[in-house]
Amino acid sequence: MAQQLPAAFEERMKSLLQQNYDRFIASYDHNPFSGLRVNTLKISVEEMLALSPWQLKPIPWCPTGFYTETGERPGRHPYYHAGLYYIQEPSAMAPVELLDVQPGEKVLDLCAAPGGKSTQIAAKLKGQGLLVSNDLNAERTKALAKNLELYGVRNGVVLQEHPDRIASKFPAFFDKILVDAPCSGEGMFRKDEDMIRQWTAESPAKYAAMQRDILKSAAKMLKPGGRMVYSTCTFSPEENEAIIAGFLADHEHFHVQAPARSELFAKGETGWIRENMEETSFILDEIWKQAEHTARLWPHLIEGEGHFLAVLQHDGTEEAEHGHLDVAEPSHTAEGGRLRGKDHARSDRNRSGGKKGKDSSKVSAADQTSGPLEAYNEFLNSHLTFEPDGYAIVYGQHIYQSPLPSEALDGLKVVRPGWYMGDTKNGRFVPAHPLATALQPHEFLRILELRVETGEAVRYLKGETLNVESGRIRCSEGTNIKGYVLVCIDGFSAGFGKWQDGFLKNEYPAGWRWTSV
Ligand SMILES: C[S@@+](CC[C@H](N)C(=O)[O-])C[C@H]1O[C@@H](n2cnc3c(N)ncnc32)[C@H](O)[C@@H]1O
Repeated sequence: MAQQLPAAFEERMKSLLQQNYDRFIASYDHNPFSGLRVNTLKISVEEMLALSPWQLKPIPWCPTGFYTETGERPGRHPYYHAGLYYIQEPSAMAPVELLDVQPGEKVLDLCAAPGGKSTQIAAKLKGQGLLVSNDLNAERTKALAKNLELYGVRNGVVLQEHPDRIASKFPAFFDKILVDAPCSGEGMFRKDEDMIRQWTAESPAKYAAMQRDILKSAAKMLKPGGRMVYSTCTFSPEENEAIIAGFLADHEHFHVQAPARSELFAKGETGWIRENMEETSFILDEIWKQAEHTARLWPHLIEGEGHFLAVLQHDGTEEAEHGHLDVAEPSHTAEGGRLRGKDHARSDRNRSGGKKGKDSSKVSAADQTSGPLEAYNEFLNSHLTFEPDGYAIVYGQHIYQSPLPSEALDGLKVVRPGWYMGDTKNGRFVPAHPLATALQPHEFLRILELRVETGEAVRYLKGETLNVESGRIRCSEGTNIKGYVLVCIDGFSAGFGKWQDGFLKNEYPAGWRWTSV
């Protein structure tokens, strides 16, 4: 590698790895590994393998993950714009696999931006239940929201909050929580030289203080019997096994569960901490034994950049107040459907605090209750083949379909309260891009197919107006051919267009467009 590793880092790694240090340091001569994870919300693994222009080699710890060859650029392909996969460092795919997310669960991803692991959780939820993705950094939550939208996530809420403030709203609420903590990033040195420049000998201690606080807040939000996974992309034991041992010492109802398929990972390193970190001397042997059941992905032992992870299982016995919020299940739609949404928009008028209250004030009370949702419902009825789940929420002129009732988010900084459906403009409803990306082709009444091989898909992604004969617009019987069309690339939704008289007006948003590099 071109950049020199910090001498203090090398010294620390020598004392941690001892006889394995030479193999570890030799791994820096290898190119970083890259991978993609198939978005099973849109395409099955088998279909992706058949469609892929690249050689895809399976990643052992993630059934939807595949290595890509150095020099290949799956991010520069129309399939990326159709949300068929997420580009992700292979070892970063391990933590969510061990979280064991099941469809219908309530899951929190507490440090989520830019969304690699959130999109993986969303795929496991299969559109059912709730995903709350949070990050403290405002800029990074924009990327997080965009990635969830590109991926076609319908049941996600994006927050930009301090973990403790979320804990005060959601005590003992979530079935599963991921804490992919901010860290000194030592596992990123091979891939990103900026991480080397930012690292100092004080970094591990600085991040360890943050990690302790974040994990403590996370524990308050887990249901008894629930599971948390703590992960980092760094090697320093202060940020890894020492955090877990300290957490176990303070939280008697948790234990570390050895990872499924533990043969794929190395065990946690506790000896170095016990020799070098005097402040941990109060921790009992029994806890250190548990901390060995954490897992390490070392770059000299696996094909990946490196990760640490711990599966923290709650034993289920703690007396705790259960979360009582009503998460939308498919049955809610059957019961209340769109009318229910109307009721919630009405209650939004009285909101205070957070983005929602501020934006809501721009819309008059009359607009909030009748106009926007009438136009919205009218659009859904005339364009969609199904009723979306959840609660309709009006934020200013934006309309979302949320897995949570609006009052559940009162007082929090909300970046996205749910699936962004569109805007109301002068009494009309204008669908938003994320509505399109999350639809399956059979869920919209007017479809246009574009193919990658003809070059038309890229022209659409560049924002060009296309000549399209009427015969190419597929619409169900009785549907007017003129109007909003769901544009699909090789069979997968990518955005909207508006068809009229042989032309497709391009609705692909400017900020998402294909740019030539
Ligand atoms: C390792 S990154 C997360 C990567 C992400 N999980 C993914 O897979 O794409 C850690 C994140 O934690 C965020 N962060 C830092 N301090 C935080 C805090 N106190 N609460 C929540 N998030 C925080 C950072 O902004 C950063 O985006």
